Amino acid sequence: MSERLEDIAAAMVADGKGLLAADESSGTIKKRFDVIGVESTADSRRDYREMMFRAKEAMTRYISGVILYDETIRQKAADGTPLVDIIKATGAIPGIKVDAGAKPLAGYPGDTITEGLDGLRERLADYYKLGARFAKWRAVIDIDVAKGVPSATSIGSNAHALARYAALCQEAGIVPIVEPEVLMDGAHDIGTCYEISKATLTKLYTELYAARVVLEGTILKPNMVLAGKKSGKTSSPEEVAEKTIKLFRETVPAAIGGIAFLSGGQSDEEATANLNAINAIGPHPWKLTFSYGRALQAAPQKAWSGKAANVAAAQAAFAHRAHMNHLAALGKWQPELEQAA
Ligand SMILES: O=P(O)(O)OC[C@H]1O[C@](O)(COP(=O)(O)O)[C@@H](O)[C@@H]1O
Repeated sequence: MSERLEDIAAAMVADGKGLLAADESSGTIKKRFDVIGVESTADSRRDYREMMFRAKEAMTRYISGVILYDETIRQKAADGTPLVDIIKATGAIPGIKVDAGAKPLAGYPGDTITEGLDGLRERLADYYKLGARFAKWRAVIDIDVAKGVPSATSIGSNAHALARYAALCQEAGIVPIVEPEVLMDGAHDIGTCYEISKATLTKLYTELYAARVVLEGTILKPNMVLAGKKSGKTSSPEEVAEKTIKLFRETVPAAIGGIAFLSGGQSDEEATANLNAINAIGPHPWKLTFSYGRALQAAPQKAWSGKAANVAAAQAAFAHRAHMNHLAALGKWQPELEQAA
């Protein structure tokens, strides 16, 4: 396939296809495995991810790319085939998480800054050789209005880091996914999420512009505009769609390669219904699809539960969620389709 950044970005958001975020760091995947009673070892993580990458129907029809973790991009399947080759054989593009995680921001209790810029040029060259054609960096913006979180310093520092990361990726021939995640964990209402997301995206695109990042060769991985989990309120898909699109029209250049949402702790069906509602009110200036971690994997994880005998059932569960999100990316999903499964 073409190696031009804008072509890779376009392939990542090809009609009805989206990204599988399988880049959980060791700490995060351990938390997920604890829930299904599986010990997290290099082999169990490999077996689990190999199960998904070999899910032919899901991978070939609905998945445009897979975000990997450093361990996974170097791992071989049980039969010795590199996992990257298994992904490529399905037609999906391998990608890599390159940030080193969100750390407390000095002087600003409650705020974080994502680290990982030191040595990034060399690491990107290595990942390119290993087959990665896109990368991902996640900035984490929490909301706690009473405590002044997030601060303008946190929004600014994270946007600056994202821009430096994106410029380095493009220099290495790798498409940067820029992910400024405004968390849905707080007690805030949907209007506050909108305001904080607006400040975050405005700053992000100012910094990307200043860093001379070519927008056509980037993908945005944003949160949807939602009420915080602890607010006790659920926003309807129509409200989420209306506010999310209003936000993007105000802040996100039409030139970018595309938009692939994170799921951020929404239930599987909520993440699908919201993506569908967003696309149903189109046409929009950008393609809008999924880059889900939890909302694609919760069902197959449960079905798998660490047992080889469950691989086919887990792959079927993955295919179902990927299919539902494929339809949502086209604005053609309907709730009845969930029951039909
Ligand atoms: O905290 P970690 O381990 O870096 O990973 C956080 C996860 O958040 C994501 O960015 C989005 O995942 P969700 O869709 O589950 O919110 C994933 O790509 C990543 O695995």
